[in-house]
Amino acid sequence: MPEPVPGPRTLYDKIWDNHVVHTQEDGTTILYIDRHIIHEVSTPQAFDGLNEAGRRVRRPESTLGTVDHNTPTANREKYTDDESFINDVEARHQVVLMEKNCQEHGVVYFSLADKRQGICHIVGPEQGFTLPGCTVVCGDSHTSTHGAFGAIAFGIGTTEVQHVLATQCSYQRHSKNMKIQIDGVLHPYVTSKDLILHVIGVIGTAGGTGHAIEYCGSTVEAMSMEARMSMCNMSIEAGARCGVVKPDQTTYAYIKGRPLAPKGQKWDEAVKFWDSLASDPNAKWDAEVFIKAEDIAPTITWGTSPQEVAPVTGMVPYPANAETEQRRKAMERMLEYMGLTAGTPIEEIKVDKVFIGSCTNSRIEDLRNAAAVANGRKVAAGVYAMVVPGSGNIKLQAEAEGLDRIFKAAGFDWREAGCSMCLAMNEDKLQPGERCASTSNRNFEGRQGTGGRTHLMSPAMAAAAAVSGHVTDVRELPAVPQGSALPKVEVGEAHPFAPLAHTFGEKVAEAVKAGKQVPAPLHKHEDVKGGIPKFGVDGVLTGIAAPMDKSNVDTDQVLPKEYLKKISKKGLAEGLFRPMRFDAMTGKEITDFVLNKDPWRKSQILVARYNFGCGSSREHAPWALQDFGFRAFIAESYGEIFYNNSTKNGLLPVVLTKDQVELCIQDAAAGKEITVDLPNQVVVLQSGEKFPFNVNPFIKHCLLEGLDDISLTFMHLKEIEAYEETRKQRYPWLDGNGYLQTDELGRIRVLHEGVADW
Ligand SMILES: CC(C)[C@H](C(=O)O)[C@@H](O)C(=O)O
Ligand code: SF4
Repeated sequence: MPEPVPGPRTLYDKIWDNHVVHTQEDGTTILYIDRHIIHEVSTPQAFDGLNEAGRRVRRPESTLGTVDHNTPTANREKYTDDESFINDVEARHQVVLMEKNCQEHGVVYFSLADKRQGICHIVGPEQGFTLPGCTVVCGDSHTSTHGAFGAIAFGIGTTEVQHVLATQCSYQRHSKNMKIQIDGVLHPYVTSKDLILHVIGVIGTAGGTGHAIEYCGSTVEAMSMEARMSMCNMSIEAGARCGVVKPDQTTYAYIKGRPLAPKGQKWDEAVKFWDSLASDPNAKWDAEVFIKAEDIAPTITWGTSPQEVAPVTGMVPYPANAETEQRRKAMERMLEYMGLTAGTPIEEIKVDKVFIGSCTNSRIEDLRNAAAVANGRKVAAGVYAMVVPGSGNIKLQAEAEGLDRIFKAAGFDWREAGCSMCLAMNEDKLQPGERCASTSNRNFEGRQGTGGRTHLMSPAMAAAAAVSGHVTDVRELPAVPQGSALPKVEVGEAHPFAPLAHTFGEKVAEAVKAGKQVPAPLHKHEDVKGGIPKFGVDGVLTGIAAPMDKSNVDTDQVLPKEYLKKISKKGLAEGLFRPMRFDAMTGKEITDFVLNKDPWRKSQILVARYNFGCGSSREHAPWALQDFGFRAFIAESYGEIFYNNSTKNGLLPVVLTKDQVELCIQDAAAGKEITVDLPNQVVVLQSGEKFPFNVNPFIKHCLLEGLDDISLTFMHLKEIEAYEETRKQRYPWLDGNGYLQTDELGRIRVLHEGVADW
């Protein structure tokens, strides 16, 4: 392990330095990953790749599997198996495959029969799997949630999931440091959700691009762990690689006693180390933002991007006041989609559905906040409201506290754990034109169902909307009438954390006991060669470029959720830009969409404005672009996960300036060919005009040579092993705190609540 860099460092820098296995000359780093959480949507192709290459999961005990995106939220009392419980064939297939893959690779898996099952970002912290000072990854963009513990936690794509499974490492580049300091006391009923929406409104969805955000200040210090998680969760909506909060007594109190948390002497050693994790007072920041807590009102979104926020006391903004023509058009488009008129008071926006759930706001405190509003009130006529706890354990806890009775008495639907209507991959969906008050994190077009309209807000605000039938300032909600027909439910005692009733992941346990099917971990092997397509002809690509005159094109737009159920990388072109390309009713091409016209049907290059590919980590988006025929993109900036996912598949995202992009868009719109010359790092227009661009040398090398990372990483196997040895000495609590533990003989032992049970 290299010695830490001298000089003042941020918390992010310190954790980074502690995980460096190898740094190349260009700064590309092989970073060791302590915790890997996996779910059914972003892993099938990763396990396929692993199996095809004869590779194994390097550290099953550092990997935790759950199912969440596809799972039904219907009552599970009658659940017997996935086959009979999940109606959707593709969803069922992914869930069944997840269990099979976990079983074959010896990874602990929380099935639908297991009370510990839930949303990946809820489950990791709940189990004590997420710890301060760690690196945490998951094939999911909201991995930033785990940064609340003082961890470097970021989302990765499926190819990277495969890489981490095989090597326990990830290729990364050090991010810039951004400090967001929030001081003061939040007004009553104003939560960390309002705060983070407010912050995104201030810095924009691309404001954090290239940065790791540290949230600090007295407001953050006073927050509970759950509030910190909701805030860090949405760092990705601010474009950041990750969000981090310094660990403190609040953090330790949350972790202590959880099943996978260190125990006894290891706990003491861990806390001693965690106490050292803070940014140095004179640390250098690349960007700083200061926010006053008092300035924040309950905040909601009015548009189709998380940055389009307004205080509940405000009104829908006027496009006429936009600073640029492009912005005016974008606002008009959003208002049209959202069915809103400029100047409408926010509180007059009526809702059809209410969704309380998602990895942002489905923890016990969120449910308590919503229940406090619902208690003694009734869901407004014509409104359907659902509560989806983040995990089976949260559901149990809420039931022990009586929150379910409050919700049910008020007319809310009380569901089982999962992602549910956050992205509507299961049956929980908005119908076209329906409007939803949602505690989730993304309000993209069609996010909660084709044609659905989403307003993001806090759980208390969503509950207030449910009982009023329109967006309502929760602070002004009329008191529950005396002698209400709905007597207030007495809330039971709050538990410090979920009761953790569960059925153990029996199948893995049994397989391990029987010595069957479970591979030896940490094995040394001759690695097999993989590869990606080489870029262009000798690195040069000349082709038709499709203009996409838009900013913030998110990966939900690139490839809608329906296609995430596919377990192959091929054939996804069909879903590319689906709602823009095909009429939903007739299935026919929409004639004026650029890719439905000649010569752009044969486009190999796509030109867009800024923040192309933001949002979800779905690697299905670049796979779909590739399947259509695209090989390169030109834009002012990209979502970082999308950028990485593209390069891992042989696609080249080029960054140019605003003016250069403008000229490329003009040429593209005129049907002219554009040349992307990777060896010379230059974009050439037909006029001969040249725009040089930067590309990381390692990425360039891989694209030109068609190299896949895993083979390259295995060239550093000795360094990985040396790192693991040092880690064992320095951070002993990180080894063997999984439900699976490797003993001295390389056998996997099953741990139950921290104790080996065989
Ligand atoms: C399915 C998954 C890859 C995706 C993500 O990365 O965010 C999902 O969780 C989402 O919220 O869109
Ligand atoms: S954002 Fe929604 S879909 Fe994505 S992990 Fe969180 S709850 Fe699941």
